Amino acid sequence: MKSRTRVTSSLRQASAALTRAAGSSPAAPLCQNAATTLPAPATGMRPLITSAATSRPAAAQAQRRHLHDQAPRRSGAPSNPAMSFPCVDALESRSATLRQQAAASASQSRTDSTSSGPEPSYTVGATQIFHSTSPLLLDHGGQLVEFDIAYETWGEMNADRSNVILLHTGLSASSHAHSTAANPQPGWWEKFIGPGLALDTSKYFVICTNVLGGCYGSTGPSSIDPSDGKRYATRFPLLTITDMVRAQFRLLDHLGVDKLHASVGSSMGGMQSLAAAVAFPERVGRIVSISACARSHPYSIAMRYVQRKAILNDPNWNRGYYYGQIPPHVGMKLAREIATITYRSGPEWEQRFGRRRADKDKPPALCPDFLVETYLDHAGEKFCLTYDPNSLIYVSKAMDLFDLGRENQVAIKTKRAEREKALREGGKEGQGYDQDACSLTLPDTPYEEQPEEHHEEFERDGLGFGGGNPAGGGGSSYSGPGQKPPADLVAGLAVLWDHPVLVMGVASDILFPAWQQREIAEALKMAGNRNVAHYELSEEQSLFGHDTFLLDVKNVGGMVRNFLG
Ligand SMILES: CC(=O)SCCNC(=O)CCNC(=O)[C@H](O)C(C)(C)COP(=O)(O)OP(=O)(O)OC[C@H]1O[C@@H](n2cnc3c(N)ncnc32)[C@H](O)[C@@H]1OP(=O)(O)O
Repeated sequence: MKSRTRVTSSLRQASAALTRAAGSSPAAPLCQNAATTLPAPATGMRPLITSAATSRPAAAQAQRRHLHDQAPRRSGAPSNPAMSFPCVDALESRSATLRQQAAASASQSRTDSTSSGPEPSYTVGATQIFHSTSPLLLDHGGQLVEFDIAYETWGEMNADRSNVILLHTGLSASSHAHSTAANPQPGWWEKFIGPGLALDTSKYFVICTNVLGGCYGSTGPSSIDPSDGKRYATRFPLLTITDMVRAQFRLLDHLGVDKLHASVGSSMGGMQSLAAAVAFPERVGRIVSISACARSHPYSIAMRYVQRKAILNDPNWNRGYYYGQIPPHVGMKLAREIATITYRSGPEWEQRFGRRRADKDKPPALCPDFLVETYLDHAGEKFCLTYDPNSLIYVSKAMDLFDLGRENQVAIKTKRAEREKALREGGKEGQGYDQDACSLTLPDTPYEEQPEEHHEEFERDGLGFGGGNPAGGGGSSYSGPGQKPPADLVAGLAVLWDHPVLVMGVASDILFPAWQQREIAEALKMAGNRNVAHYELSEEQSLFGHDTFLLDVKNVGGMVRNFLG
């Protein structure tokens, strides 16, 4: 385990800049107390409390005056100095810079229509773009009349196009999994892709896409709606993981790839990997799903909910219409800090940071102070202007909605069939959201706890999810040996009864805990699959938590390589 210490340099710079601007010493307070006082008119006189006090009844005022008379006379200086908040100053300073950039680009856009405002263009360098001109109907209503998918490839496609691996990304990654001639920057799986490596490019042709809803070249909320030439913002329709997969398979159609050798992914990519095989079972050969799940569980939904809330509550979010203005960088930074807490593990931070403070010779501070705090601050700082906040909202919501249980699949399939029929018949109801899609308001009576229903034994039911040799399963939640995955999930995964599947989990992962990968493996086995390989890395093997899939080349990479052959 590496031991690293570093205080966020941006904070230091911002603090120093503000100190210089204020012409004060670093110890001088930068912020004023919030209490509203009038200046003392003459030496020895107390400052007067403003309007709130003067409107009080006379008796209360008299009592207050009496108490004041008992109190020691105030000299005009506070009893303690006000604290400084360089972390808040840094955010304000960035807002000011972004405001200036917005104003400059607004004046420039009067002469140049391509000018886009202060937010970055989120590019990752050269990618290939597949443009689909046929509409994509989305699971929860809405459609994209056309869309782009950005992608990159490594290796050579063979003559019969049978050596293709589709690599799916995590939530916020781009298609840049590995360096390319066009973009030599190392990719997010640089050490996993190449000749002889986990995704062996001497054998396989690897494709990685930016997901639909993302901001690295594929169509997402920051893209232009071709219908009116304006950014989608929150007019972008809600997405599901399967919608993302459908868009990827349009790309495969375009490339003439009928069947993937393998669908590979970690985290959200591991959800996509399973979803691809469930949606297109004949077009997927092998499945690799690492640190993922078959249905999001309440704790991870909760963790993503508060990240989205941090963005929604940033006044600059402006209900998603911030393009050309100041992006919600404050909410975005907080969202990334929360996310980072879920991506790593407490035991790792115990080893790396312990209880050490960034500077033990300074008094404790309310801004980042402990090394773990400066670490989180740095993670938020690096990310807050490099990914579109609206994309984070949409893609993370898609993760929450993920559920490969049969009931959810049937519900979505039925709704899609109705909309497709309406579209064929030229009806408007097939095109957009249901009228009440956004009407979830606070109820008259509070929502109450609703325990999961217990499902009946799994049986094939002719709904198109069978095809295996499923065994029964009861109960509604899986937590380990001796328990069974819910029958609904077994039924939902039954279509994969014959696919070779590698499922990997990590004991130190708190976001996609190891029981969720056990659940996938057990559900597949109960659906009759005898080709399931399941591995769980112990805490001795990795303390990197959820991020293990990005860091552990030996264990994660080694198992993927062995499985793919
Ligand atoms: C949910 C899904 O679908 S996918 C989610 C997947 N996870 C993510 O997206 C998180 C992505 N993780 C990262 O980006 C990580 O940086 C990785 C995995 C690429 C690399 O991990 P590591 O090598 O362990 O780097 P680590 O996370 O410790 O960060 C190192 C940085 O923190 C800095 N740092 C380390 N300790 C401190 C500290 N106490 N205070 C301030 N900064 C610190 C380092 O200087 C370094 O800075 P730099 O990146 O600017 O050079």
